[in-house]
Formats: sequence, C-alpha cells, structure tokens
Amino acid sequence: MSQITSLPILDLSQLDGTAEQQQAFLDKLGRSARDVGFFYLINHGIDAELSAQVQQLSRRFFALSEADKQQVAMIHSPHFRGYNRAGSELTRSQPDWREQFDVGAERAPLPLDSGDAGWKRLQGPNLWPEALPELKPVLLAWQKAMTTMSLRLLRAFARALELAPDAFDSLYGDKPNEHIKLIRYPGQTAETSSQGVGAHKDSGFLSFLLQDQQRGLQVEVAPDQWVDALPLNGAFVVNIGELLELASNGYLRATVHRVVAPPADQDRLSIAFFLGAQLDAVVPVFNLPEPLARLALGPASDPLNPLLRDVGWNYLKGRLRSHPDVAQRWYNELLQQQPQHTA
Ligand SMILES: O=C(O)CCC(=O)C(=O)O
Ligand SMILES: [Fe+2]
Repeated sequence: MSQITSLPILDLSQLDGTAEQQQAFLDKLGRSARDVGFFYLINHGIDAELSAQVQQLSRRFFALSEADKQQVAMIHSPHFRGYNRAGSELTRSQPDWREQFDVGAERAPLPLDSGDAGWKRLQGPNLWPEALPELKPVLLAWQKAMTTMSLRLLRAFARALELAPDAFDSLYGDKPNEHIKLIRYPGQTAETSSQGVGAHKDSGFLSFLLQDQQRGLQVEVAPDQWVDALPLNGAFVVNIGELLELASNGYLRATVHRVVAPPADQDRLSIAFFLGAQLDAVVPVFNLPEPLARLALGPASDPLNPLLRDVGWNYLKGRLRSHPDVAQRWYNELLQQQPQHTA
C-alpha cells in the first residue's frame, strides 16, 4: 500500500536559480521520478498562449466533418501519422474509446533498400487537414518549443542520476523522436466501455500531457492502487517512459497509467508530447554511482511487452500493435516474417 495520494509538483524555473535551488530541483526530480514516475511540471517556459492555441485548434480539428478527418486518416500513412476514430486503437488488445491525431517530426522519408530494417519507414512527413490550414504551423511551433524544453529536462535527469549532463545526448542526436498526439475522449455511452485508454507504460524517454479541465487520467502508484492526476492549470503532467527505465537499469520507473472515459455528454481533451530517442540508437545501461546502482532493480520484464534496446524496433513494435490496420496495409511483409512483432 502506498501513501501517495497526489502527484508531486516540480518547478523548472529553479534550474535557472542559485546552485542550491538547482540542487533542490534535481533532488526532488530524482525522488519523484523514482517513487512515483509521474509529476506536475510548472514554470516550464512554454508560452501559455501557444499552448492555448494548440488546445483551441485541436477542438476545431475534432469538430471537423468525418470526411475532413478521413482525408488525414492514419491508414494513408506508412509513418503512422494522422487521424484515428474512437475504438480503432488497441491497448492490451482492447479498443480505446478516444479519437486522436498523431504528428511526428516533419522529416523526409529515408531512402529504402529492400533489405532495410522495417523501422526505417517510420520517418516521413505528417498528414495535414486541408480544412484546417492553421493547424500545421501552430503544432510545429509547439513541437519545437516542447522539444527544447524536454531535452533540458532530460539533461536534468542525467544530473539527478549523477551522470554527465550530456550523458543521454547521443541517444537523440539531431533527430529526437518528437511525437505529438491530440486526443479527444468522448463521454461514455451504454454501448462503450469506460476504457479511454487502457493501462500502459509509455515507450520513450519522457511524456508531457497538457490536460483540459476534465479529470480521467489515473496513475498506478502501487499494484492496483490508482491516484487521479487531476488537471492543474498551467502545468504539464510529466511521466517517465521505458527508455529511461532501461537506461537507468530500472532505477527510474516507467509508471503504468490509464484514462477513464468521461461521463456521458462530456468529453476530455488531452494533448500529449512524447520525447523519444533517435530511431537508430541502441540504449545502453548507464553506470550509476554505487548508492543509486544498489537500488536499481533492473527494468521490469513483462512478457506481453518485451522491451527492446533497439529504439527503432521498440517504437515500431508499439505502433504495429496499437494500429493493426495500418500495420496490415504498410508492414504486411514484416508481420509475416516476424510474427513476434504483432503479439
Ligand atoms: O489522455 C491522457 O492524458 C493520457 C494519454 C496517454 O497516456 C497516452 O496516450 O499514452
Ligand atoms: Fe500514456
């Protein structure tokens, strides 16, 4: 039984302060990341006006006609970008009751040879809705700001683990995985389950959630003990992904979380930003100083979700499992060769 009843609050502006303030931030970061794996981040420097614009445009996107949303349906994208209607994504084989729009780094596809690794197809352009041209510049501006801020936090994590501040730099290089997901959870109806998104861990380094006023996000602080991550104005909810769990040999926790669908006639909007490593990186185990290393239990092993140190394969594994229709259309050859990737 855990005593934790709410998430800790971290103030990123302390990193601009005196040596004592910086150390206080790093201590609290290390503790929060280890004990809960989830916290609120305030004074993060992301322009509130820009985040509000992202929220307003997301609402307008989800209010577009079905035909306009289908113009950017993910099934058209070998790079797993675009729109999915509620019920089409699976978590632990169960449909999630949420509609969503996925945006990644806006990069040209990699040139492909026939024998190339399947994950090389993940890089490529986004799909953008013709009916909402303002969405692209605003989301790309927010993505850039979020990448800068999150890399700063990742360097603070390295310091909190008593590693060199640039210890993780080569894992993301100049091509970090910058994945935005606009998410709308419709209210529950008699026909739908309460699974907004089923219990899961995130796969990357760090995840940031910009919530609206509607509750629903829950964090598993101890086996089967769930704490609400209630919306906190101006804050991001931050959590640790599997890459940091792997890199710290399990010293840091990628904590399980889920979203319960809102009541009937209400909805919930959440904007997620996932910071991941470069697709061609391989995650080493970093040598932590002895007092920390003694507390590292090794990364959790879950037979339903084996962790792969090869970043591209680990990311592709998650995408194939979450979006079987896209997998079937664009990765059919791979599914037949390597059925373990579809488990
Ligand atoms: O909707 C949220 O706030 C959380 C979403 C989430 O956990 C995810 O998409 O990985
Ligand atoms: Fe998540």
